[in-house]
Amino acid sequence: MVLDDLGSSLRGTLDKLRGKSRISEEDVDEVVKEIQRSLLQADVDTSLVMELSDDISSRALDEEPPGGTTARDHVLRIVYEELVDLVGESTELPLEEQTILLAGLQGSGKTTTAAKMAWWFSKKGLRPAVIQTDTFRPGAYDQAKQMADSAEVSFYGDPDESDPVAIARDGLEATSDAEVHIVDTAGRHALEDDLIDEIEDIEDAVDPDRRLLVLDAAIGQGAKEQAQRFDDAIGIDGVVITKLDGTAKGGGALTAVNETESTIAFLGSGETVKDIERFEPSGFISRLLGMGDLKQLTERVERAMEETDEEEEDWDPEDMLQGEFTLKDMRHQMKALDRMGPLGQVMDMIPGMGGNIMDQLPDDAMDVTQERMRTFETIMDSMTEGELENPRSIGQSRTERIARGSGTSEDDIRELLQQYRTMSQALKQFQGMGDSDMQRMMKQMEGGGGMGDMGDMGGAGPFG
Ligand SMILES: Nc1nc2c(ncn2[C@@H]2O[C@H](COP(=O)(O)OP(=O)(O)OP(=O)(O)O)[C@@H](O)[C@H]2O)c(=O)[nH]1
Repeated sequence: MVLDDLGSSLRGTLDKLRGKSRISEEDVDEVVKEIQRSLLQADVDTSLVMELSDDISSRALDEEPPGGTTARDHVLRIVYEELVDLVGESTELPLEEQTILLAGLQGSGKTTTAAKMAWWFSKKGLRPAVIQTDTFRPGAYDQAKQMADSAEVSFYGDPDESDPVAIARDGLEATSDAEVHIVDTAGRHALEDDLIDEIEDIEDAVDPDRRLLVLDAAIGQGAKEQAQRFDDAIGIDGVVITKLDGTAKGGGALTAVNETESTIAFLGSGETVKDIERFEPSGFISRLLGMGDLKQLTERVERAMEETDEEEEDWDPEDMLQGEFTLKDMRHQMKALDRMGPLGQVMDMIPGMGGNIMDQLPDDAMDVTQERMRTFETIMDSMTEGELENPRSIGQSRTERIARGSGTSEDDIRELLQQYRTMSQALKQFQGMGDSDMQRMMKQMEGGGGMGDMGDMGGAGPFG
């Protein structure tokens, strides 16, 4: 993830300010050096880094901390505000009928992004279509079609037509019942005139409402030139930064956005159609600094719950809250969690869970947990309805049978039952909570995600 170690290194430095009420020039220097190091390592443009660190230094020393604020929170707030300012606003993207044109170099992730965006719009309740005009790269048509299929959205392409402008025109007509048209274009290895000519022609024919530039996060400083050229040719309204899962850099892309006075529309962080999120500056920076991003998390949870509910119509959450918690409920919860995406990413979004807790875990710890969940699901598939509803009925002989049937070990079954008992007990406490306890807990959670409770950033949040 971009600027990955900024959060952890900064937390270390800021922790040294704990307990101080006044802040010295040396303190500020140390914080600013940490920020410079992380930003430069992540490929952020040097002059931008200097400008940012000057701003942070002078604000930290000149501004009077509001009453009751510790030195640490004062500095953290300034760092947060300056970083939010650096990444800028999110590209405006109303949820309405529109045509979006994607541009970018070869391999930057345009085709993948087209399908991801279509999926994203479909989840917002709009009918999207992907139009593939890449006649340059063999295989682009099949790839685009396959991805559009997995996003379950309309698709138009014509492998027998060699003129991208004709495909774009025909595509818009053929998918006229769609509300959002996403036009994917061909890339080239480098910025070449014929690429620019082609994109200008397509732009003319399509007359898009939005023109988005797709940039690979690993691009580094080259991003600036690309952004400039495409902006001159067709006018760029926003940028999609892809492959954030594969690099700790990404600063080049951030800089390009800043310097061309563009904005970021989406972030891509994986190869499936679901690995996309709308860029939100405050959430993005809070996550980076380890403050969690409850908004993103809530969205993902809601979506996962909706999808799982569609699949298991007989499952009623009311039953779970009213009465006995069964293995069926647990299976439902796990499926929902599984759909939210890589656990590591989900954890990053929970205040107190991202940052230092994640830092202490070995890299693959989260994958193992996900693997465990899959094993648990396989085991539960081998259980009878009666066993799922009444796990206490599972004694030694049933354990042996289930292990055989699911190809797992008896220890796996015992571990699952232990997990079930733990969850069941936790839920009992939850059920015993009065409304005011619940409100208090929600307040605490909100505080961890916002600026109001920055003292907890080090991991003492409700989950920490
Ligand atoms: N890990 C990761 N891989 C990605 C992401 N986005 C795209 N990719 C991969 O990057 C490669 C190139 O992506 P494409 O979508 O084909 O790129 P393109 O810009 O359409 O390429 P051209 O059509 O040749 O111009 C593919 O292997 C994708 O699976 C991402 O966010 N994360």
